[in-house]
Amino acid sequence: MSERVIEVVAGVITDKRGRILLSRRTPNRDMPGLWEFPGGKREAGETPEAALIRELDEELGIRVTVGPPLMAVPQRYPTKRLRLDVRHVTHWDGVPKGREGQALAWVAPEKLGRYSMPPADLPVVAALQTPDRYLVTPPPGDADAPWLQALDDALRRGIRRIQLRLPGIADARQHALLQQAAVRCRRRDAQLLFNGPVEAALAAGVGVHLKASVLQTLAERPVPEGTPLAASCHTADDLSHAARLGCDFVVLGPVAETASHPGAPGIGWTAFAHLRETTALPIYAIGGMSPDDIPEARRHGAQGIAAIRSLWSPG
Ligand SMILES: Nc1nc2c([nH]c(=O)n2[C@@H]2O[C@H](COP(=O)(O)OP(=O)(O)OP(=O)(O)O)[C@@H](O)[C@H]2O)c(=O)[nH]1
Ligand SMILES: [Mg+2]
Repeated sequence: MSERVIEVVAGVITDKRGRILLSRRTPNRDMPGLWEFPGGKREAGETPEAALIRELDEELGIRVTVGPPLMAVPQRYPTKRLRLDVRHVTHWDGVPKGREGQALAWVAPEKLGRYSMPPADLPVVAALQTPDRYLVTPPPGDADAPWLQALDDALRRGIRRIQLRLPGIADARQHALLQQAAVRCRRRDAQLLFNGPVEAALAAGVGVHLKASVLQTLAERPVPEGTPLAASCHTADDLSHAARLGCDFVVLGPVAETASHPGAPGIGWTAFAHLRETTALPIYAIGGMSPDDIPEARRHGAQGIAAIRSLWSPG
């Protein structure tokens, strides 16, 4: 675990039409033929910003203004460890050219999946395409109406990815809430994943969220391609199992202590990042998280945060 980490900085260079510049790795380097975000290794004593300015001048012949951080992905490859620090770039002088003989492509964000990219880039693509928060529902109290109202409020606030989790609720009531939540999410173009029986999720036309204990019992993807699939993970073994099943994303934690599991300490960001580097899956950090934690989550390779309380009834 302790060999040197190679610090790499790369740019999500976005033009006025919202297209992103990808560069194709040439045959004489590692991972030849894969498409990547232009950039390269930081030199000793260089800041990430200075390294990105230098690399984009060398590789593309443009002089950029480095924008805000998108995320940093710790990643372990068979022969090395790296941390891919990705910055937004929307301002530059000059016209990008493949100065090292590499092919370039301007790609609409929703089409990035058509390009084969290194494992470290997959969480970055997910962060560009999908929400930075994943709401996990609390179970309703005695009546459904206030719960449905709170769900509508969350959707109105912009929540677009939701795990329907209803522990301790009888099957018939769960089923009714699933139908009603599905209608509401569809209306707002939000993705809903049911933490419950797969058949019920498929019948309602929503995705499936697997508990870690269920994840470990499955030998193959329990839903067709195209049906969203996610899982709760706690260990590197959970993460590799989720990747084998073809999960679209996972939740990993608890990062900090949470009100739903008082007394259970979180694993902390350092352990989170160590687990992160073993997989290319998009990951939401869970456990005591609120939207204020998103920048820190992103610095440790998470795509964002998953939470019950802070996303259900903020403030
Ligand atoms: N530039 C860049 N490198 C990436 C990305 N994803 C990713 O895994 N890497 C890895 O990060 C490492 C450094 O990238 P690089 O080959 O561009 O380094 P460099 O420009 O300094 O070139 P050089 O070392 O050949 O002189 C490589 O192992 C590369 O495979 C990405 O999106 N952009
Ligand atoms: Mg490079």
